[in-house]
Order: sequence, then C-alpha cells, then structure tokens
Amino acid sequence: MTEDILRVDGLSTRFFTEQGQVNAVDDLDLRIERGEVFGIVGESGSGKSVTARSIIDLIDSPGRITDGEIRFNDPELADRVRGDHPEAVDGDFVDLQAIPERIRRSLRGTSFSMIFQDPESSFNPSITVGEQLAEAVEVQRRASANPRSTRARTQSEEYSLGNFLLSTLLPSQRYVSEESRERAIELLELVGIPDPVERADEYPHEYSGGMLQRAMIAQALAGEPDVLIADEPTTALDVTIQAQVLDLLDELQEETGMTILLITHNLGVIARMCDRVGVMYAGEIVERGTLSDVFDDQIHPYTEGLLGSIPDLEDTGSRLDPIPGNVPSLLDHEMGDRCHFADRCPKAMDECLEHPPEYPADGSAHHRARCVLAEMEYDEAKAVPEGYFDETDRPAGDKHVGAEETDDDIDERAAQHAETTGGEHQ
Ligand SMILES: Nc1ncnc2c1ncn2[C@@H]1O[C@H](COP(=O)(O)OP(=O)(O)OP(=O)(O)O)[C@@H](O)[C@H]1O
Ligand code: NI
Repeated sequence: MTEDILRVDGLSTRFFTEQGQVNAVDDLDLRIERGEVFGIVGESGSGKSVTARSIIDLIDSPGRITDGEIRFNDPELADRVRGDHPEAVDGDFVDLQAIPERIRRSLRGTSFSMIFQDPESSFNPSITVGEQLAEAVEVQRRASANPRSTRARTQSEEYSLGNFLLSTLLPSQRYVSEESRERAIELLELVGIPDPVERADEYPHEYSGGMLQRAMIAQALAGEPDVLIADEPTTALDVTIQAQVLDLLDELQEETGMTILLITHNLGVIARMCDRVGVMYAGEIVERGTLSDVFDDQIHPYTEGLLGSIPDLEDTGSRLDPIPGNVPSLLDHEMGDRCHFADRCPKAMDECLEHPPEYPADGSAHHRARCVLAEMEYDEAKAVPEGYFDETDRPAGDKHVGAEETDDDIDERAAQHAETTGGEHQ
C-alpha cells in the first residue's frame, strides 16, 4: 500500500469580482499518493489551474481559499511546527492552511514546485539561465542547511517567490558560488540541454521554446521537490517537442520518485503519463479513478464527451473537439443547484436538477463519479425536456450584474475585499 502525500478536503476557492462571486473550485477533495502521477483534465475554465495554485498558496486577490484543508504528509515539517502549532498537525500530516504564511511559502521550491505552460514567466530576461538555476539551487541549500533559521526561511521565500512570480530577482551578474554554478550545469544536462556549460551563460531569449521549457523543469527540480505541479507543461510546444518533454518528465519522475500533479486538457497526455486521473468540470471533480476506470469504464457523460472528442489517444498533439454547448458560468448566482453539466448532457434526467453527490462506481476502489448514472440506468421517460435550460437557467441572458448592483452588494464586496487583502499581510 502506498501512502498519501497530499490530502485536499473540501477545498473551495472563490474570486470576488465586479461581476460577482466566481466559484472557481468548489468543495473539492483530492488524494495524491507518494510517487504517483495524478492527472487533472477538463476544458478551459473548469478550475484546473486554480486547484493547483490553491495547493501551493498562489491565489491572489481578488481570489481566496474560502474553505477546506490542504494536508501535506511530511514528518519533518510536522516535527518542526508541532510545538508552535499543534492544531495544524495530525500524525505526519500538516494542514498547510493552519501554519503561518511564512512557513507555508518556505515550502515552495523545496517541498512543492511548479512548472507552467509559459516558460518565459519563470525566467528573468536579464539574467542568464545558469545564474537563475544557481539561485534556485541556493534556496534549497539554505533551507536544508538551517531549516529553523528565520533568516533562511525569509530568504528562501523571496527567491522562490522570484522563481514563481518572476518580479523580484535582481540582475546580479554573478553566481552565488562555484558549487551552485556546477549544480546548475548538471541540472541543464539532466534535462537534456546540449552543451550545458555554454548554454548556462546564455539569456532566456537565446533558448528555443522547447529548450526553455526544459530549463524551467531544471529550475523546478533545483530544490528537489517532493511534489511537482505541472500546469499544461507542453501545451505551447509543437508535437514532437511535446513528446520529448513528456518523456523527460517521465524519466525524471522514475529516477527521483517525485510525485507529479499534471494538469492538461489533453487526454492523450493523461493516458501517456498518469496513474490516476480526475476529470474536472465547473470547479468540481466529476469523475475520478485509475486510467482504466476513466478511459474504459467511464460513467459521466462529460467524461464520455471528452473521450469521444479525441481521435487517437496515442496522438498527444490532438486537441479536444469542443463538446456541444457552452462552458458553464462559474458565477455563483448563475450556477444553480443542479448537476452543472445537465444543460449540455445528452442524458439529463429529472434527477439531475438536484446537485449530485459523488457516488462510488464499478471498477477500481478509486473510481467515483458525481453523476446519478453511477446509481441508475438512463431512463428516457425521465429526460429533461429539450430547451428546458434555455428558459429556466439563463434568465434574459444578462450577465451585466454590475449595472443593477445595489449599495449592499458594493458594501459586501468592499468588506470581502478588505478581508482578502488583510489576510495577505498577516
Ligand atoms: N484572477 C482571477 N480573477 C477572476 N476569476 C478568475 C481568476 N483566475 C481564474 N478565474 C476564474 O476561475 C475559473 C477557473 O479558472 P482556471 O484558470 O482554474 O481554469 P483552467 O481549468 O485552468 O482553464 P485553462 O485550461 O484555460 O487553463 C475561471 O472561470 C476563471 O475565469
Ligand atoms: Ni489553466
């Protein structure tokens, strides 16, 4: 039996926008086992990136985690925080929401690392790739040399913020130490960059897209993270390079045993890389299980729709054809308390007008679906009448809520906003 490295329970992440409250992630549960590759797949806007960013505490105003627990299995961290924050610790698990932000952020780069679709966002254009990798290496060295020192933690915070958010690195024109320079070159070699000694001294713009993607992976690996979150890591690349980068991730995963949370809207990528998968729709995981649960024994018509829309699972370059209908609005006042997919679902029944819980489904013990079809056969006699949702669900098609906003709405938003921004400076 493998153990969970990450347990997410009841996670809700909202954005408080002028148009209203966006329920980007809603009451989401997730268990990720140590050493597995877990995939999250879904159409654009389903909440994949917000889920990932919530896990590593990268949600910015006007967004906020409003509910839920994110627990990370790390005996060392548990020992470190148990004294000051006993309520945050349960065995080897630490509730990341219940520890101070400064400690949580110190986990970035070392416990959690992230790679993005767009590698440019991970590199400062005015510093050589080698120097930036060396700085990422230093972060890890400092953090592990002296985990209790506030100074080390504060510094690593700055640097890993720099890695993620880019803005704070200053042009330094020198390596922190010869040792970290050597490690940077090793990392470039590890991710398959030819002539790493020379390439280390080049600037990001001198790299091709695929090479920069590799360099970003090297940067993410510099801190030897336990969990690597890869958000559409190959979407921007052409098909051949995509395949190479996926192979690289696969190899690195095998060598290091790290856990990967892989986010993509490409089921071919899931099929190739993952052990288990969660299908996301409208801020929820609507079906989850092993690859064979989801690819061969799927329950949810949304999963079926995704599968039906890819011609060839081996062809990682193929994009999903759109499922008919619109990606749902995640505005709280437009979502309604029904199955969020019902308006696009070819099998919508009366039962679907109530929001379904997650049901266990046939297949592996991991297989679950948020769909009544896990419990009952489709019955045409109960089908929701055609056109039903056009009339009831989208009143007057008016999304310009702002125009009719009352003073109360504005006051409430101001209060929420103060709460959100206040929370960031604790
Ligand atoms: N900063 C923000 N402000 C307001 N709404 C946001 C913000 N970031 C994300 N959202 C909303 O949260 C929802 C989920 O977005 P998310 O980026 O997680 O989708 P996704 O599944 O990653 O999509 P994609 O495949 O396009 O990357 C969307 O409705 C999006 O508009
Ligand atoms: Ni995304």
